[in-house]
Amino acid sequence: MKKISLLGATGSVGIQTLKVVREHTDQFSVAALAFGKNIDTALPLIHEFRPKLVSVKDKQVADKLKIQLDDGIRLVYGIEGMIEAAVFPEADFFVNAVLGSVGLEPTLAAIEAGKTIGLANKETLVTAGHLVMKRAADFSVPILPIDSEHSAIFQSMQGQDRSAVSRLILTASGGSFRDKKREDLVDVTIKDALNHPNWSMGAKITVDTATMMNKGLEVIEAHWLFDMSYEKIDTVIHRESIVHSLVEYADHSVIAQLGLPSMLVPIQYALTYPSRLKLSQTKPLNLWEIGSLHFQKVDMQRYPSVSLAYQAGKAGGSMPTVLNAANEIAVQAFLQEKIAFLDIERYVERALEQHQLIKAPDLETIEAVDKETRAFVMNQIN
Ligand SMILES: NC(=O)C1=CN([C@@H]2O[C@H](COP(=O)(O)OP(=O)(O)OC[C@H]3O[C@@H](n4cnc5c(N)ncnc54)[C@H](OP(=O)(O)O)[C@@H]3O)[C@@H](O)[C@H]2O)C=CC1
Ligand SMILES: CC(=O)[C@@H](O)[C@H](O)COP(=O)(O)O
Ligand SMILES: [Mn+2]
Repeated sequence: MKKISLLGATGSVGIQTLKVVREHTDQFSVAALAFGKNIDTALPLIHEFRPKLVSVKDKQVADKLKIQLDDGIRLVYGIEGMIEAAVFPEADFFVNAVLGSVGLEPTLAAIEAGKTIGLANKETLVTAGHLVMKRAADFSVPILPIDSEHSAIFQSMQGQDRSAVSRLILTASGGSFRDKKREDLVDVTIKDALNHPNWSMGAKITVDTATMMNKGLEVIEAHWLFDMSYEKIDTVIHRESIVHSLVEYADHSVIAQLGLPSMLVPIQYALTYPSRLKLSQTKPLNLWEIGSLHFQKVDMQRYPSVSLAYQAGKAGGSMPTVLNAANEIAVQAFLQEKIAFLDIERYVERALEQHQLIKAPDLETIEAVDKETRAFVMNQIN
């Protein structure tokens, strides 16, 4: 029985994680559950999965929830609450499906507490990949990818000679605006941006897929997870999202993982690794029904966010922290109708331009840079 501590339980990945748990109640249980402020979604989940610890975003949410919770459930809040959930002694597996770089400290704490990590929260690795991977190595803690591309790469490396990997190829759907030219993006709406062609996900990541910053973040995530140089990480647009990513080896053999788009598969694989379990909620892939698969080079002029992410990743140090923080604020502002879609990458670019690179930043520096960048972008927007 794996006892799970889950951050982001009310979100897209969180809810799908609980669907996997629900299918295998003989294998998994939920020891701790954290969410932000969506009590309506969380309450039935708390009643169903009966965690011993619940963490929420702040005291206000905690006060509202307290009167509706059964005795015997410990209720905590804020970043300290998330950390308490991450290190909860009765859990042995930590799933980080919270949104944003707020997931960094709980991840570091879970590693120190020796929990196996299932990582969906890509911002954690983008903002401080060097700290996370070093701590995971120091504490011999496995970080199992949940992001679909990284799970595909991880699956395509099983049983292979890791030293013979010559290239990682991340697939990208191209997002909601893939059939539009850049000049047609001037007045696109939030509703348009949230209309992803293949995946149903939270709002922030769906906007990231439309700018393709998501792929940029994933390039940096892949760099850290698989210890690959940026020169050996490629991206390709693949409209159907059937090939979830590919690994090329020294002999030019390419191994990929395929399946109909569903996050249930990478979530379950992280939870059951190295075994596999039945997953009745997904459908088999019949390629004759798909017909054809398409692949197209990523045009960096059309998707400047991908280029910005490569630049920030290659510069290293504090630059990816700036990239991530600026993007989080700019996407939030777009979702609040404060800025236009094309402004997102403009603010990110400006934040990167004004930042003086700090090499090998420690946690305190990362948090300071994250905070300063958020303030810089907010000021620019206001
Ligand atoms: N969705 C997907 O298919 C995929 C997502 N990912 C990554 O997984 C992560 C989660 O994405 P997704 O599930 O789409 O996001 P959602 O927006 O759907 O969910 C976010 C979750 O985080 C919680 N949350 C947000 N801020 C806080 C906070 N300050 N304190 C505590 N909880 C908080 C939300 O709580 P509440 O809503 O209650 O406020 C919610 O439970 C992201 O990093 C994303 O990039 C990666 C691959 C695929
Ligand atoms: C499901 C998942 O892993 C997302 O991060 C996905 O990558 C979004 O799709 P595209 O980035 O391919 O548009
Ligand atoms: Mn992904």
